[in-house]
Amino acid sequence: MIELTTVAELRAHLDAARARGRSVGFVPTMGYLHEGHASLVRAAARDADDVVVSIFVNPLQFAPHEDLDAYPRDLDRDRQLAADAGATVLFVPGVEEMYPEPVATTVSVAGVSAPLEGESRPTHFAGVATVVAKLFNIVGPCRAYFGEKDFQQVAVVRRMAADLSFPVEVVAEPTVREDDGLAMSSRNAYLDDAHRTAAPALHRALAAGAEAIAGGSSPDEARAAMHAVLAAEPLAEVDYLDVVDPTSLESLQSFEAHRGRAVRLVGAARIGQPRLIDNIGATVPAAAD
Ligand SMILES: Nc1ncnc2c1ncn2[C@@H]1O[C@H](COP(=O)(O)OP(=O)(O)OP(=O)(O)O)[C@@H](O)[C@H]1O
Ligand SMILES: CC(C)(CO)[C@@H](O)C(=O)[O-]
Ligand code: BAL
Repeated sequence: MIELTTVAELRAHLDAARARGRSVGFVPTMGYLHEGHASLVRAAARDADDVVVSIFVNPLQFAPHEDLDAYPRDLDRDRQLAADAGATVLFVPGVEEMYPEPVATTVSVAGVSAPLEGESRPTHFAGVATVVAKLFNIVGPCRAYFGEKDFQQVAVVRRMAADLSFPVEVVAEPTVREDDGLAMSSRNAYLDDAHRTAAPALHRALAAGAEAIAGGSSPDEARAAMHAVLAAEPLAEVDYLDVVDPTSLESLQSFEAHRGRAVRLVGAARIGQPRLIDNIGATVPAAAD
């Protein structure tokens, strides 16, 4: 694995690789890598000859009150994990390299950015879309791998790549979980012991909602089932729990148009210091004859 820090070096390296007929897989990250990231790198390595992992804690996607300065970092460990999972290129640009001047151009994706995370973090997805657009332009034609743990982010990036005709195929990979169901996340490092014990309640709530849907519940009943689980966990403070259309992310009031089809249960909760997000899929039972 080689390590590059400038846009010019990465472009030159990948242009030369593609000229030799090599395909490129790309895994954008903010570092502090874990098994969830490793699963994306392994998926990319199965499909492509060269696998680029970027590590860049993007200031644009953090609101002023959020954890930009405290965001966990461990570049030595990240190098090892990325190489072991099959990365061939580690791209670690500094803020000066990515943003030599304050950006005047922002990419914002209307519609899918607005609900859920967008309500709690109104500037977040424009920051994500802007940096991902830059990274796609730097990396060039590739398949890019994202985790379903950030379900809304995948929807935003897919829509941006389609609307702006990026030569990038966006691939979503399943969420990797701890044994007790907690979705792996770099921010889990902020959990102290008591909150770490409480944290799987978010996944349990989503699972209870999915079970209710499988048993014929309405969207409101599924939401109530999720809230009941988190209400029993005093260390969890709910931000939202919802059942949404998996493409538009619109909150569902009825399952009539979704009989026999997939829906998504999504949730966010503050559990101690970190605000954790998670989601799972469910299929609405087909209408009885
Ligand atoms: N548990 C996971 N399973 C699969 N993919 C994941 C998982 N956690 C993160 N990813 C994906 O890894 C990519 C990089 O994410 P990022 O570096 O922000 O990690 P993170 O653990 O989500 O961090 P944070 O805790 O800040 O949300 C994203 O596409 C994200 O969806
Ligand atoms: C996609 C991403 C690397 C953009 O900064 C980030 O939002 C993340 O790590 O999910
Ligand atoms: N994985 C999402 C990145 C963020 O919360 O900023």
